[in-house]
Amino acid sequence: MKTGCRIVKDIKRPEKTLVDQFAGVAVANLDDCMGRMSAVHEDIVPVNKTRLLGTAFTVKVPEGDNLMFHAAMDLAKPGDVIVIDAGGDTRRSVFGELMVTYCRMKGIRGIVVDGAVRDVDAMSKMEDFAVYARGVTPDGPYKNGPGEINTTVVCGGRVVNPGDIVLGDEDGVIFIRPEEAPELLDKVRKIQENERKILDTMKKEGTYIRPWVEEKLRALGVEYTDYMDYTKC
Ligand SMILES: O=C([O-])CC(=O)C(=O)O
Ligand SMILES: [Mg+2]
Repeated sequence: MKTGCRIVKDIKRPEKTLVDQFAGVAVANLDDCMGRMSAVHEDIVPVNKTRLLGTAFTVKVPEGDNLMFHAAMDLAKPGDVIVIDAGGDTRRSVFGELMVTYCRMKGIRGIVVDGAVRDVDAMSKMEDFAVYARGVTPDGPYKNGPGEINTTVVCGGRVVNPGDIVLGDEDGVIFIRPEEAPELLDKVRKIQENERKILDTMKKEGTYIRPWVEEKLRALGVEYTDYMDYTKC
């Protein structure tokens, strides 16, 4: 295949019943199950407050060019999330209101771009279509290519394969390998349940029980002092 200029027209998508089980799961809780180091980097931020859930349909474009994204919009299917690797460049936007409106009409759930967008006023008002981006600039995209569709890409410092489950909320975005999804769901449900219990106890008893804090301090051999005279430091 022609690296840098290739289109994979269709992909294997996970069962919708599997994807749907992530609805309402917090990205932070899921990231806790994935080493606390698996969400996209902090500079990929939500343009609106819409939650995101779907399967990755990946696009790789040269900085500031959207030819392959135009081609991808026609190939993507309802339930997909378009994940664009624009090389992290924010000097030129990769899409705006027109492309977002078309994607939304096609049942695409949202777009995550490691690059910039424009027309954010319109996007910020969309309640059923999520957009995440690294930057905003009115300078628009060229349309010359090359690029790739449905190959492995990098977005926000994370590797994304076509068909990965994409979950996004106000904290950020995370990509889930479908084969790991059932185990992650078990783990994240336990975390959610545990956090609910902690919050209940906090509200009822005003306590936040964390025996590990004392244990770690002891292991560190921390020195306690009742009072310090800072004028003598
Ligand atoms: O002009 C473009 O290619 C991007 C754009 O602003 C839009 O999609 O509205
Ligand atoms: Mg526009």
